[in-house]
Amino acid sequence: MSQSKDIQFDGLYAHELTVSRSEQILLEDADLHLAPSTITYLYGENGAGKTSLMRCLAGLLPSDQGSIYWNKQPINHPDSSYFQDLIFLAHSLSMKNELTIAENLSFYANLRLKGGISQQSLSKQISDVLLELGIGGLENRMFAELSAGQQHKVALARLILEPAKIWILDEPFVNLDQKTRGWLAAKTLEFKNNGGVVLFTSHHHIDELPVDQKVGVEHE
Ligand SMILES: Nc1ncnc2c1ncn2[C@@H]1O[C@H](COP(=O)(O)OP(=O)(O)OP(=O)(O)O)[C@@H](O)[C@H]1O
Repeated sequence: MSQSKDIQFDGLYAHELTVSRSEQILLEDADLHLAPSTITYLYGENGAGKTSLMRCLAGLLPSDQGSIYWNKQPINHPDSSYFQDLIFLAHSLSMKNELTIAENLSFYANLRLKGGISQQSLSKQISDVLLELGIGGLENRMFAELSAGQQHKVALARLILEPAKIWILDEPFVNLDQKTRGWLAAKTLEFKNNGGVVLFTSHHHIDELPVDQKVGVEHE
């Protein structure tokens, strides 16, 4: 990642990004700007490279070339708050099967809040958000024992429990019932209206969620 030049863009800015997998170039010299208070919809066919781009923006996959800036600073700069500000919800959900729902959510919340909340308050917040999501009372169930949709809801609870400034969401609407789709769309809009940056993928149009920008990743 190159050192900071005169970057003018707030939010997330990727400059001349080249991303490849298995020697296949998915994205070449691409510029992408995700401004504060915007929702960006990332679209493309299966295998086009959406997840790869998101993983790259989340710092999990190295780019071949290019630079990524968060509020004008390279994301891997020691002073950057990027990884503290980012929630990346991967398609895989990144939850431990052998932990309960409450344990999984507490683990992530404690990482980000760094002890800034009492465990009692956190437990209450977890119960409240699970209730909101229609899975109230399942706090002590093992993650592995839930349905696909219920597991997905647990991952979404992170968006409420953890303060963040940017959400990168890989297919966040998949497996959700209509009520929860509406809930997620409303929370996403609220986050955007509070200055948040949102990037999400979906294979289906989400009627409930107006977007500010559409970005396509396409096969050659
Ligand atoms: N772990 C991996 N190792 C090697 N190649 C990979 C890996 N993951 C994905 N790829 C390849 O990278 C390309 C892009 O995959 P990616 O998952 O980014 O696409 P996508 O647009 O998210 O697809 P989908 O809509 O099916 O989720 C594909 O050709 C895929 O085979």
